[in-house]
Parts: sequence; structure tokens; C-alpha cells
Amino acid sequence: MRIGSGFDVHAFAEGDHVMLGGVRVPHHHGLAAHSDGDVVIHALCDAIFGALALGDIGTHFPPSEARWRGADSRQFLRHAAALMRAQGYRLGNADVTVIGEAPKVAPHAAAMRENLAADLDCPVSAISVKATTTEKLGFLGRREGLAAQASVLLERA
Ligand SMILES: Nc1ccn([C@@H]2O[C@H](COP(=O)(O)O)[C@@H](O)[C@H]2O)c(=O)n1
Ligand SMILES: C[C@@]1(CO)OP(=O)(O)OP(=O)(O)OC[C@H]1O
Repeated sequence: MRIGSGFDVHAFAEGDHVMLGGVRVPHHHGLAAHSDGDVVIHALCDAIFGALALGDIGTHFPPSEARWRGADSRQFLRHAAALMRAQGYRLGNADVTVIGEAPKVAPHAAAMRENLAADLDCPVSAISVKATTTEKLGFLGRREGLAAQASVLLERA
């Protein structure tokens, strides 16, 4: 078995939605990023890369490369899943927490879990997506951006 953890933050910018776990969530801001800024998927990718000791998301998808501009982060997750399988592992379970005051994540958590499970080729029951505020404290509490953290357990396939 291997465990991994990941963390990602993106600042709010102009826009009318954020992408979270591959779900387009309406919001009065977007997220500033090279890709689509999906903090859920970025944290999950880093957790998988970490579990495999294969670097991090920037190692695999350098922000210096124009081809990742505006990219759908689900392709990053499918790549991480392919590397996981190639190393002889499958996802045991994943637990993701979105941190921020808004938008509300709970109404979209089921759709996010479906997307993540599809990309990781695992049962939806193996994927948890939850959220918390920071009780208005700090940069997340001031609604300057959104963060996500993820933990994964990989099992031998
Ligand atoms: N962006 C968020 C933040 C929180 N939630 C939901 O609200 C619950 C209460 O959050 P507290 O930080 O006050 O404990 C939390 O358990 C989530 O269900 C959310 O959906 N989106
Ligand atoms: C995803 C990548 C792709 O270039 O860029 P960003 O969308 O800015 O996201 P970040 O979480 O900073 O991870 C780095 C990059 O791999």
C-alpha cells in the first residue's frame, strides 16, 4: 500500500464559474490559473503523484508549457491514473476537502465524486468530497481564493 497527500490553492479572478472536480460551479468569480484551476483535481493528482513518489503536478504538466493553458484538469487526473496502473496500483480510496467560504460545494459533491471515480476507474464509494470554511479567518476566509487538500490510499492491483 502507498499513501499520498496533496494541497492546492488558486486565487479568485474575474469570471462566472469555478471548475471543481470537473464540475462547472456557477460563482461570481473564476480562479486564476494556467489550466482551468480545478483545485480539487490538482490536489488529488498531487496526492497520487506523491503516493507513487513521481514528483508533482508541475513536474508532469509544467506551467511554462503553453499547451496546458486553459486545460481541462480531468486529463491530468486520467494521466495520474494511468501512471498509477502502470506502477501496479489501483485506488483504494481518496478523501478531498475543499476549503473556502464560497461557493458552496455540498450541492455539487455527488457530481464531483462521479467524475473523479470515472477518471480513476474506481467505485464512487471510494471517493469522498467534502468542504469546510475557515470561519472567515485568513485569506480563504476573506474570500481571496479556494484551496483543496486530498489524501489517497493506493493498493496493489
Ligand atoms: N465552501 C463550502 C464550505 C462549507 N460547506 C458546507 O458547510 C458546512 C459547514 O461548514 P463550516 O466550515 O461552517 O463547518 C460544511 O460541513 C459543508 O457541508 C460547503 O458546502 N461549501
Ligand atoms: C496545473 C498546472 C498546469 O500547467 O497549472 P495551474 O493551472 O496554474 O495549476 P497549479 O495547481 O499551480 O499546478 C501547476 C501546473 O501543473
